[in-house]
Amino acid sequence: MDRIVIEGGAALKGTLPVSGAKNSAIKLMVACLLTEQPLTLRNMPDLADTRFLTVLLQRLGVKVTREADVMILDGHDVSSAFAPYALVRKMRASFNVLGPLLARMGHAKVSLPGGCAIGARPVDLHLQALEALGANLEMHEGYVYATAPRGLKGAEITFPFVSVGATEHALLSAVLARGTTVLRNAAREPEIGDLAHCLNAMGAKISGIDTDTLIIEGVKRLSGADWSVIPDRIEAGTFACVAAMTGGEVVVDRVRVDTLQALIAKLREAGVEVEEGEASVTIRRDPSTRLKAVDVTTEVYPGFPTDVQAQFMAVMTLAEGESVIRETIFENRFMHAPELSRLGARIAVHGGEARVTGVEALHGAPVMATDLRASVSLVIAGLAAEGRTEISRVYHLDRGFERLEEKLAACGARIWREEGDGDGSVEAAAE
Ligand SMILES: CC(=O)N[C@H]1[C@@H](OP(=O)(O)OP(=O)(O)OC[C@H]2O[C@@H](n3ccc(=O)[nH]c3=O)[C@H](O)[C@@H]2O)O[C@H](CO)[C@@H](O)[C@@H]1O
Ligand SMILES: C=C(OP(=O)(O)O)C(=O)O
Repeated sequence: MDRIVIEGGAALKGTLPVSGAKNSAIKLMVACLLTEQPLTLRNMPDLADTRFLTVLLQRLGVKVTREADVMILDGHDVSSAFAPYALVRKMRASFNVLGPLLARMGHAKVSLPGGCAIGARPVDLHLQALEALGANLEMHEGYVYATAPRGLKGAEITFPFVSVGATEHALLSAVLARGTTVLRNAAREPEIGDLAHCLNAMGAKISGIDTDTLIIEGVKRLSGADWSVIPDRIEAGTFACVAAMTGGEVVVDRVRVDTLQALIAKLREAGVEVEEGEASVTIRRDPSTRLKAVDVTTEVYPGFPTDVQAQFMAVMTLAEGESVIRETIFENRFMHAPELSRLGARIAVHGGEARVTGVEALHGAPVMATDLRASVSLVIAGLAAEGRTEISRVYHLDRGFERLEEKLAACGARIWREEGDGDGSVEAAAE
């Protein structure tokens, strides 16, 4: 298994280019099941997750070609409605094939999903939404068996709380339903807006985009489209945290600045200089000064993202004072805390609250990645730690960060990958 090795202590200088958003790309890929025409996706990140989903979609009969950052998905010959455990357990978004397969084929058998182990992560809201749209659902041995012999029909759905995945799944399912669907208390994450705009480019009729009420007038069929994935706000936020932590001057480039506001406000509060450009943010910090501790509470968009909580915690380990970090989205998303402590961080976790008492220095150590964003928080801490940090289980990192070591090394970070034994191919890991 590969590991990442870091010799910490270098202040960064240069430009960090941001790739297309993982959490948008993998939902957009699923949209290809809704049309017999090719869907062209540009600015596609090349990640373990996009590769896993490619394997699953190919298994369903989609032809997928990729050249550089352009992916073409041709769902003309989709013939299977079976999404097996081996492929769905690897990533959460693959569960979203259920609704589109039902809409297209009238039936589907899809394994319950996996994804980062950051909480129980049930799919009850997804299933309730599908039932409201007229699906018959049964569960056996870890699989959802779904039928909708007469197709799906529009419905009024009010989510009891905000769920990104359930909103997207309902959206993907409702576009081809008969009649109008209204989704209330819908999530407003930018990736949902990206999906909705792409579906509209394919001929869907969705209004209320970027609000908490989505109105979907079902259409009979969708066509192909040519769509460019929005920039990854989580990768951008991660890079901003890297620069805040190491000091120096870094331009985080090819971003949507409006999607980064909650993090930018917190970085400024901590004493980081953030200059907003049209499609970039410049992060500056004199490495000889200390950051100030600030408190953070994760919230649904436009609040502070849970997917940047681990990275921000890493930054706070060296800040002056005590920072209280509250995680409100997932019940078990502090697994990075004990690993950060191996580097000398002082963190006390009680339930959904972590108290970080800033220390003057971190010291390199062997650590283990436990989930995607936790793994990059260890990279951030390692870049600022004195000495050598070795991070194992970096397959978590590869789910969501494209060429991370390469991008950081180009700005002066001393970071590299050491390849381990074994066949790490996507196909092998999926078996
Ligand atoms: C692939 C993808 O886009 N993943 C993102 C997505 O995850 P995901 O779509 O899984 O996150 P949700 O917004 O659905 O989850 C929010 C909360 O609702 C709970 N819940 C969710 C669905 C359900 O049917 N029942 C239920 O109880 C979850 O356990 C969690 O506690 O949004 C999260 C919140 O921004 C991000 O951290 C993930 O990176
Ligand atoms: C938690 C994440 O992904 P997933 O929902 O696929 O586990 C993430 O992207 O941080």
